[in-house]
Amino acid sequence: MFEREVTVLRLGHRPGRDDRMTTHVGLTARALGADRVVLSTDASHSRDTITDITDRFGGPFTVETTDNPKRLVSSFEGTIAHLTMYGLPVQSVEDDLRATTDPLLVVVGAEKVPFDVYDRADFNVAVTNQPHSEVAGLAVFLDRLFDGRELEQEWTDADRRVIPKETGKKVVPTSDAE
Ligand SMILES: C[S@@+](CC[C@H](N)C(=O)[O-])C[C@H]1O[C@@H](n2cnc3c(N)ncnc32)[C@H](O)[C@@H]1O
Repeated sequence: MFEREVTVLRLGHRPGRDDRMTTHVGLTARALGADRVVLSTDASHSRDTITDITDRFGGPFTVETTDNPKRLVSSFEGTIAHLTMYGLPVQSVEDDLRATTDPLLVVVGAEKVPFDVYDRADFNVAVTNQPHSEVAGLAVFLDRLFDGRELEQEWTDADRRVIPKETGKKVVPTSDAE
């Protein structure tokens, strides 16, 4: 979306229990400026929902699945930021994170994250050192990374568009939106 490619990896997925969270990780990645989300192969329900939202509300955004997320982490050519409550405060590393334009992989967990990921990550980043949610952590992280510019992004290939209103809801086909 912006000058560097940003991929979000949802590491781990417990079918049933994690369906909504995994879907919301993908929707948050899309809405807040990432280019791509990679989910576990068994998160097909989340993949389908995120793809459907992208088809209706626009992109560019890609949803992929993998049966080997560890390989994606170990072979990734670029910078890796792993979101964890045990990391360094986002406000202390955001300038360093923005210092290069190489591809960025943002890793968020579901259950316990293997220590290899902490080791491989170039940045272990905390959005406060308090336990909360991967969705909240990802949202604040992306907003800091893009410094708010993601709020102004343009969407392509949407078949509908929301017209902002003070009250009520207005959604129009994109051909009528301009
Ligand atoms: C709900 S937590 C569960 C973590 C798991 N219990 C563990 O021990 O690793 C799931 C994910 O949310 C994210 N997360 C939770 N709190 C965070 C924080 N304060 N800062 C950054 N990310 C956070 C992390 O990516 C974490 O892997």
